[in-house]
Amino acid sequence: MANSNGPTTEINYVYRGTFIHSTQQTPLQILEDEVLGVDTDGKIAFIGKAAELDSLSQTFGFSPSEVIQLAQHEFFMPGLVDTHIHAPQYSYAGTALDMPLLEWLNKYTFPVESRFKDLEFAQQVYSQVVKRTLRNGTTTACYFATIHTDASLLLAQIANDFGQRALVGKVCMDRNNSVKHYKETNQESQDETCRFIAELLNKKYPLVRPVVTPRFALSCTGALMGQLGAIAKNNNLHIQSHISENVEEVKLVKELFPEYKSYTDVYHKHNLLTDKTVMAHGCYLSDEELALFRQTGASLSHCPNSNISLCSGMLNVRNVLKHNVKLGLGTDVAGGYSASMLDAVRRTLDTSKVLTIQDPEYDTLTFEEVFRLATLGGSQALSLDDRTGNFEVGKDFDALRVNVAAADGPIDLIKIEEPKIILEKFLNLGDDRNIVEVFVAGRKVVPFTVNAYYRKT
Ligand SMILES: O=c1[nH]c(=O)c2nc[nH]c2[nH]1
Ligand SMILES: [Zn+2]
Repeated sequence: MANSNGPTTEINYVYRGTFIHSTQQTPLQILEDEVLGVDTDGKIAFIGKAAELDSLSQTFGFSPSEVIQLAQHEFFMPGLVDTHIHAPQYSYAGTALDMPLLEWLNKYTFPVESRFKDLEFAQQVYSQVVKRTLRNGTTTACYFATIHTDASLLLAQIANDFGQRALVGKVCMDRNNSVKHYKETNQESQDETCRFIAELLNKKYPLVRPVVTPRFALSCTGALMGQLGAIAKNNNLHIQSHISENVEEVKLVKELFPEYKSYTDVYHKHNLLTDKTVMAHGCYLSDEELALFRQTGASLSHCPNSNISLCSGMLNVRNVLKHNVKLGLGTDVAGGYSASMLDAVRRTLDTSKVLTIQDPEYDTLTFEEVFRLATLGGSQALSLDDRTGNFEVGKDFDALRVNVAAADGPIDLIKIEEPKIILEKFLNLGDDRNIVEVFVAGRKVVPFTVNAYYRKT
C-alpha cells in the first residue's frame, strides 16, 4: 500500500478491533473498534477510531477493503516481556524443586549448565525454549545462557532466526567451589565476554543484543565484577544478575564482602548498577537499597514462581513501586517451573494475596497492575520502552492476537463479555491455545515460519 500523503511510512497491514494495553498513566486502556496500522518497518504507524477509517486510509494510503477485522472474542495486547529466564535450565523445567537456592544450584543447576559446551545439546534445548516462550507470547526475553561463549552465540542465533526480541548473556563466574569444572578464570571470563560481545554485535541481528552477565556476587570475585562493569560501560550494554533472593545467600554475601554497606552496595561499587541493569528477585532489599536502585535507574525482575518453588521469599511489589524502582516480571526458568509469562502473572497475583493474608493492610495488586508489569513494566525494566511495551505510535508492533473462545481452548464463555472481563479470563485461565498469532517488530512469528530443521527439534 502506498502513502499518498508523502514521505513517511508505507503501510504493510491494518487491523480493526479491540486493542488493550497499558500506559504510564493507566494500567489498562481498552480501545474498542479501533484501527491500527503497521508500516513496512514493523512500527505502529497509527492507531485511531474505526469511525475515522476513511480519513486514516487517505492519510496513510491504504485501502479500507484490505483492513483485517478481528472476531468477536479476539483482541490484541502487547507482547509479554520475560525479564529473567535461564535458557539452559529449560532442560529440567518442572523438576528439581525440592531444595533451597544454594543447594539447588550445586546439585542440579551447575551440573546441567556444564553440559552446554556440547553444541548439539545446546541447539536442542535452546530451540525448544525459544519456541515454547514465543508460543506462549513472550515477544521479548532476557536470557541467561551458560559460561560457554559458542553455545551462548547459538542461543542468540536461534532467537534471531525465530524472530524473538532478546537480550542474551554469556554467564560469568570465576568462583565455584562445588562443581569445580563449571567456572572460568578471571582472565577467561573477561576475554570470553569480550569475544561474545564482539561476535554477537558483528552479526547485526536487528532484535538480539548481548547483556553483560555476572551470575551473582557469590559466583564472582570483586575483581571480575569491576571488570564486567567497565566492559558494560565501554560498550553501553545491558547488565543482568541476581540479588537478595534467599536469606542464606544474603548472609554469605555479607560475610564475603564485609566492607560494603549492603548487597546492593557491592554491585554499586563495582559499577554494575546502571539504568540498563536488571537484577532478579530482590526479596530482602532494604528501603535504603531500593533508594539506590531508584537513584541509579537499575530495575528489578520479580520472579514469583521461582521465589515460591525454591522457598526463597516473597517480594513486596507495592514497596518496590512506592520507591519508583522500575519493575518487570520474570519466569526464572527453572527455579520457576513454568516458561509462560501468564504463569508469572498468576503467581504475582497469588504472592500479593499471600502478603495480604499475612497483613490485611497490604494493598493487594490488581490484575490490571500486573498486566502492566508483564508488558510495559518489563519493557521499562529492560530499558526497551522506547521500542516496545505498548501500542504507542512509533513503537515496534510487538503483539499477541488473543482469541479467548479458541476452539478446544481452556476457556468457556457463557455469553458475550466486555473486553475487560475477556482480558481477565485470558490472564487467569488462558494458555497458548488462545494466542493465535504473535508479532515481533511487525513480523508474524507465531505460527512459526522458520525452516524444518528447527521444527523437528
Ligand atoms: O534463581 C536463581 N537461578 C540461578 O540460576 C541463580 N544463580 C545465582 N542465583 C540464582 N538464582
Ligand atoms: Zn535466575
